[in-house]
Amino acid sequence: MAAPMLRRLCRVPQSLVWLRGSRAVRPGARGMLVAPRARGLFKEFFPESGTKTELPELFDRRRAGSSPQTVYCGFDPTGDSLHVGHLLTLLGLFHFQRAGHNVIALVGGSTALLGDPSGRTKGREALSAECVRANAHALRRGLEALAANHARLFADGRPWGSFTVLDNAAWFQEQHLVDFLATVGGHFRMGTLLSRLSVQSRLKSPEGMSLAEFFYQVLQAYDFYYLFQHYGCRVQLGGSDQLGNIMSGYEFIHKLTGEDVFGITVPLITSTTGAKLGKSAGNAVWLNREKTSPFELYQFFVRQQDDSVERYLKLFTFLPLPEIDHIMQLHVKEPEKRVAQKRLAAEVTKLVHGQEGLDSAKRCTQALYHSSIEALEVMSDQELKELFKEASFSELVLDPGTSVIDTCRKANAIPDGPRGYRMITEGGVSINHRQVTNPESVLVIGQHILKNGLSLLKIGKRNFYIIKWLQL
Ligand SMILES: Nc1ncnc2c1ncn2[C@@H]1O[C@H](COP(=O)(O)OP(=O)(O)OP(=O)(O)O)[C@@H](O)[C@H]1O
Ligand SMILES: N[C@@H](Cc1ccc(O)cc1)C(=O)O
Repeated sequence: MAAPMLRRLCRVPQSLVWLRGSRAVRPGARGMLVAPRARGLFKEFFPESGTKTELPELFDRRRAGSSPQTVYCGFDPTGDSLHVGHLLTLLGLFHFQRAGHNVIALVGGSTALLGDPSGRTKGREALSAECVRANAHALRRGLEALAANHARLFADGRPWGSFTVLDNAAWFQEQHLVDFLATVGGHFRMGTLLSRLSVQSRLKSPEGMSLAEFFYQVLQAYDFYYLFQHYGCRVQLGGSDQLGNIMSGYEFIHKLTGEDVFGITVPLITSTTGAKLGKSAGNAVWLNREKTSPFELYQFFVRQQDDSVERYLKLFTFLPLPEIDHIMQLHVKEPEKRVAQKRLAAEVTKLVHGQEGLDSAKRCTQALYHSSIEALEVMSDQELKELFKEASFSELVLDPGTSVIDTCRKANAIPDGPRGYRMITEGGVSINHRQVTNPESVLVIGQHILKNGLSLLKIGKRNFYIIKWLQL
C-alpha cells in the first residue's frame, strides 16, 4: 500500500456520481427489478427499507431526470477459471446491462490474497502473489469472452449499457497501509464487524480466523466505496453468501457520504447434495474450455432433474417467461425427450462457448451417445481429446498395408501375442464405432480412417485410443 488516495474520503458530489450515466436507457428498463425477480434471480435486497421505493426508483426510467445506474459484482481470482456458480451472478449483471445500465465485473486481484471467509468453515490455502496475478488474468479473459458472446449472440437490438472489467489491485496496490488504517479503519466499528455471520461462525471454529480474513470485509466495503466514488456505482450484486460484506460496504458509504447504496443477492446454486457449487466444495463446473469442455458443460445441463429444469431455464437463460412456459408444456408431455434440459443446455453452452462451442457439444453428443460416424468425421483433434478425456493419443505414420492388428499394436492398445489377436477375433475391438473382427484387414481410408485423418479405436467397453495418421 503506498499512496494516500484515502484523503479523498468525502461526500461524493452528485455530478460525479452520475458522470458515467450519460447514455439513454430504453424505456423497458422500468421493469428492471421486476423481471429478474420474477425469474427467481434476485433473492434478497439490502437494505430492506429501500426495497419498496428507493431501489425501484433508481431503476425506473420513467422518472424525470433519471439516468442509467452502475452495478458491480466481484470475483476473486482464487482459481484460474470462472464456474457455473459465478455464471449466475454474471447473468444478474447481464440483465442490468440489457436494461441499459452499466455494469462492472470486478476481479479481486488484491482481495484474493486475503481470502473471503464468507460461507467457509476453514481458511483458504494461501496463494502466492504470482499465482493470483495469473488467475486474475485468466478470469479477466473469461469475463471478457462471456461479455463478448453475450453481446454478439444475445443482442436484442436495443441499446445496452456498458460492461467493464476492473481489478481492485489497481487501487489497493496504491494504498499505504498506515494511511488506510487511519482513514478507512477509523470508520468501522469492531462490534459490527464481529457480528457478521461469516466472522461468528469462523471464530467459533477450532481453527479460528486470521486477521487477514477478518479484514476482508473492510477491503470489499472499500471497493464498493471506490466504485461509488469513481463510477457512481450504487448497487452491488453477489451470491447470498456475500450479504455481510455488502452490508459493510453500505454502512461505510452511508457513514462517509450520507448517500444510500444497495445490495442484491442471487440464490446460491447447489449440487444435488445441497453443497454450494464452486471451487471450495470441489464440485465446480468450469467455464474455461480446458477444464470443462463445451460437451461436458452441455451434458451437465442436459442431466438436470425434471424438478429443477424450469427454475434453471429462468435463472440461466434470457428466454422470455412465456417461451419457458411453452417449453415446459412440451416437456411435461414427453419428459423422456428432455426437451427442456436440451434447450437449457444449448442456451448456456452458446453463452459460454459461442455457437462454435455449442456445435462442438452437439457433435460430441452425437459421436458418443449415438455412435455417429458423420459426427466423428468432422471432429477436430481437440474435440476428440476433450470427448475421450481418458483416451491415449498417438500420432502414427500410415505404411502401405497397415492392418487392424498393426494399428492396435502400434497404439499399444492390445497385449502382444495370441491374447491380443484373440481380443480382435472375439469382437472386443472397434474402429470408428464399427466392430473389427479380422486382425489382418488392411485399413481403408474413409472407413477405418476418417476424413479428418483420425481413427477412434475402442478396446472393450471403455478404453479409447485416438490415432492421428500422419502423411496420409
Ligand atoms: N454456487 C454459486 N451460486 C451462486 N453464486 C455463486 C456461487 N459460487 C460463487 N458465487 C458468487 O460468485 C461471486 C464470486 O465468487 P468467488 O469467485 O469469490 O467464489 P466463492 O464465493 O469464493 O466460491 P468458491 O471459492 O467456493 O468457488 C460471489 O458473489 C459468489 O457469491
Ligand atoms: N468476496 C467475493 C468476491 C468479491 C471481491 C471484491 C469485491 O469488491 C466484491 C466481491 C467472494 O469471495 O465471493
